[in-house]
Amino acid sequence: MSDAGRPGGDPAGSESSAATDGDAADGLGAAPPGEATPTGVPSADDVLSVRDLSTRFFTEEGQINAVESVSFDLREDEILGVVGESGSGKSVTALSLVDLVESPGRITAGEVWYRDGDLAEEFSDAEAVRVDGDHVDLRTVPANVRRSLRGPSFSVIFQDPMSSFNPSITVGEQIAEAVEVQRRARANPRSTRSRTQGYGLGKYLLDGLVPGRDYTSEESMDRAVELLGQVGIPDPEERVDEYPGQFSGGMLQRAMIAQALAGEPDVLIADEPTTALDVTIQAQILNLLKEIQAERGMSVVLITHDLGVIAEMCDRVCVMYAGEVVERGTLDSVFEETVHPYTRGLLGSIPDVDDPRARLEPIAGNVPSLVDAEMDDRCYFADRCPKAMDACLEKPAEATVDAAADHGVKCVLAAREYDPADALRDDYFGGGGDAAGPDDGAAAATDGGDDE
Ligand SMILES: Nc1ncnc2c1ncn2[C@@H]1O[C@H](COP(=O)(O)OP(=O)(O)OP(=O)(O)O)[C@@H](O)[C@H]1O
Ligand code: NI
Repeated sequence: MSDAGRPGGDPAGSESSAATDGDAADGLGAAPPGEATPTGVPSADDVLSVRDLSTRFFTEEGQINAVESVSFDLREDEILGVVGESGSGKSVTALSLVDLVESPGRITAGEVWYRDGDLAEEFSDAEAVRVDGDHVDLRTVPANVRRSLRGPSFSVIFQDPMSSFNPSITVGEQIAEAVEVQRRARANPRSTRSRTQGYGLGKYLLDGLVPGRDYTSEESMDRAVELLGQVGIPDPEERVDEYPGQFSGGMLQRAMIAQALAGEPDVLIADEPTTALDVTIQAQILNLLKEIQAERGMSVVLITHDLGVIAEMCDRVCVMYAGEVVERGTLDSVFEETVHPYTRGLLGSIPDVDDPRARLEPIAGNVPSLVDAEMDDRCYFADRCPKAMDACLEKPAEATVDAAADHGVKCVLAAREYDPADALRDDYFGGGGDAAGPDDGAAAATDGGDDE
């Protein structure tokens, strides 16, 4: 299905327009909501197509542009990696996909096309909802519908498993409750929303899946035991009755995966699922995730700051910097035809791409401020970039590197060679401070070395 009949950038009647009303700060920054050009329309293979998604936090320090016009696709049966340094907007992007951004944050623009034929049919006549073939723009459906998709359609696993479990309810009951939610949704997909209306964010995140014994049948408890076994928890029949505090970190992480899988989601979002664990357990959990993904043909968004993990696990990758996706494409293309000096820096900082234990070394310089008032409309990486040129003082549009590999990059180097004669003057950045200038030795080391 293509763009026939798909409305343009006008978020008509959507919450995004409602949300932007009455807040003048929203008008700041580059393109106003809805004006940016989508990089494409959802294709049949895309489970998710994200277009120009922007999320901001309205804090006392000012407006923070945590996610800035992010676009990418998540295909069926693939693992998409999202990588970038701390503070680059990975988690906020993930939260935005599932509508879990909390105040003072808000999605201010963009489209999240989700493939669900039933949902598309259900909303085909709803004027305020954007539908394109089997895809529905979740940004335009009512909030309770989005909420009802959490569990049966989307699941999220976080770095800290305690955030997903209520400490005073047994692990088994909490998983069984997730099974029940899925069962109710499946029994009557058309009424998913009414039946799961109370299944809200607060409960999901803070209290776990607040079950009541009335909710969890023997059948769903059996299924919980089965799931715990599947994620490699020994003696699941016994452990099912234990409380989260009785589980080790690694075991609880496995239990959280079991809980996420209980809903049989189409899309699993894993935000640094192993960062808190020791190296051996990390590898086990990642293998488990990969196995389950392949078995179920699920689509996974895997967030990490570890490029080694990306190399090991992912089919395609998005590299984020300062809230933007600066380079994306198939793993091979991004790793082998790297264009962006930031990606190059990330790659150059791991000694062995095949070693999943390799950790990112910091690139010289700091992640820039994401406070709107302090952001110039230019390449945000320029002040750390060994190849910054005068042209980088303008914001680079996304350029195609290799269309077949879906490889795009936001960098002027996509279109031209680096020319030292055009090097950005050192004094542009105020002559020092803590920003690494273009001639900074350490910054130069982040260059992958094609000109050394
Ligand atoms: N609740 C909040 N209020 C204000 N700013 C926030 C909030 N949550 C996130 N941010 C800001 O949004 C930006 C992106 O943060 P995000 O957590 O997405 O980064 P990340 O790439 O996931 O980093 P990490 O690797 O450390 O998890 C940061 O500048 C962060 O300070
Ligand atoms: Ni994060």
